[in-house]
Amino acid sequence: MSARRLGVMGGTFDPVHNGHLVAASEVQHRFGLDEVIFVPTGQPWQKAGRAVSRAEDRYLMTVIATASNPVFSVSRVDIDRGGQTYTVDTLRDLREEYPDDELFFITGADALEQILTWRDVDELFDLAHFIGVTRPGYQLNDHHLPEGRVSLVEVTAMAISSTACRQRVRNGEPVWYLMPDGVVRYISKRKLYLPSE
Ligand SMILES: Nc1ncnc2c1ncn2[C@@H]1O[C@H](COP(=O)(O)OP(=O)(O)OP(=O)(O)O)[C@@H](O)[C@H]1O
Ligand SMILES: O=C(O)c1ccc[n+]([C@@H]2O[C@H](COP(=O)([O-])O)[C@@H](O)[C@H]2O)c1
Repeated sequence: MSARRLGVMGGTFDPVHNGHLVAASEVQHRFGLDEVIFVPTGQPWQKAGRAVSRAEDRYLMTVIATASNPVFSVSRVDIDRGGQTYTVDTLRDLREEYPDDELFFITGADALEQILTWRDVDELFDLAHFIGVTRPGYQLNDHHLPEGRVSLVEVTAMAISSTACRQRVRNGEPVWYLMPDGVVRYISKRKLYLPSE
């Protein structure tokens, strides 16, 4: 079998929303990717200042959100490794699982801006090609990054963040149409993001 082109969409996904899904779908089409693997983090070390929802809830919401798309899948590598998540470990594990395939790591403009602060950043660019996507409110550029290792892509602007979604649920405001219906129902069923009593 010839090498497949695998997209890797890493995120905290607390919760997953349509901004993530549109970015992944458009990159999949643009780069002719065979599959996009969503990888919910274990503990995201750069979000240490706030409580992140249980990994199993974030994982299940990601499964629900991606289930209807035949080229989307979800990996547990970061959750099952446990502890803090570093993308270098994610990519090393996926390299081992898919030794013959080409990896494309997808990040929004905000994450790409911070990438030089990530662990073992030099190794990162050998493990995967990086694809930075536009995100409302952030500048997308690769001036600080190694030449030829990063592609920049404009995607449909979705002014949605997980922070805003959590805030809306806390305030009793609707989140319908900001994320797939099944994720809205899961949040309600599990009573996520409500003010603590
Ligand atoms: N609306 C969006 N458009 C494009 N990319 C996005 C969008 N939202 C998130 N991303 C990208 O998806 C990846 C995972 O994002 P993450 O799970 O942290 O969501 P978030 O909305 O940024 O969360 P939070 O508000 O909690 O920081 C990151 O690379 C991020 O840049
Ligand atoms: O490897 C790192 O040091 C690192 C630091 C911050 C973020 N990341 C990864 O970037 C992706 C988006 O992270 P976040 O925190 O914006 O949800 C996710 O896959 C994280 O594991 C990775």
